[in-house]
Amino acid sequence: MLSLVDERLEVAPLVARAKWNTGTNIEAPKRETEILDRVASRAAEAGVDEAFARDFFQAQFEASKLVQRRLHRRWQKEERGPFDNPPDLAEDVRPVLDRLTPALIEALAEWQPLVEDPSVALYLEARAPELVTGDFDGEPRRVALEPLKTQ
Ligand SMILES: C=C(O[C@@H]1C=C(C(=O)O)C=C[C@H]1O)C(=O)O
Repeated sequence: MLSLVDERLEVAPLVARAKWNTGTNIEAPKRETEILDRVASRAAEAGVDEAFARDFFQAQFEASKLVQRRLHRRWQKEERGPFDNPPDLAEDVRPVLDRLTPALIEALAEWQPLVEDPSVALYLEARAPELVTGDFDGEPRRVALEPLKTQ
């Protein structure tokens, strides 16, 4: 699970580059709704609670947008021009995220019974800093992992 979350988070800088070059909005609510619709039906098939799956994916979107916003802010300050050879959002980047979706749902099916277990929060505290990207003071990581434990 943590490696998959990390893989997904590592795509965010590529999204940021693609959008920087084309001036595309970081927010893509239609795209998020499409993903969540697919997630809901796949979650049902995999025996994952739909609300849990939606919360988890919404958190992945928020974490990705945090990274994108922080990078765009940095590049604005630097008055950065466009990148050479940027990835194409539709052709190169979104397909990578789409390939991760079913794998993440499988991981959620395994994780679901553990969410209430207090030792899971301890496990996340110990392992997440090693396994999940810690850019920007670890805030994207915290946001991405929040739904995987109870408060
Ligand atoms: C990654 C993108 O940016 C945002 C984050 C998304 C995600 O993490 O899947 C989806 C839509 C956008 O709000 C994107 O536009 O594809």
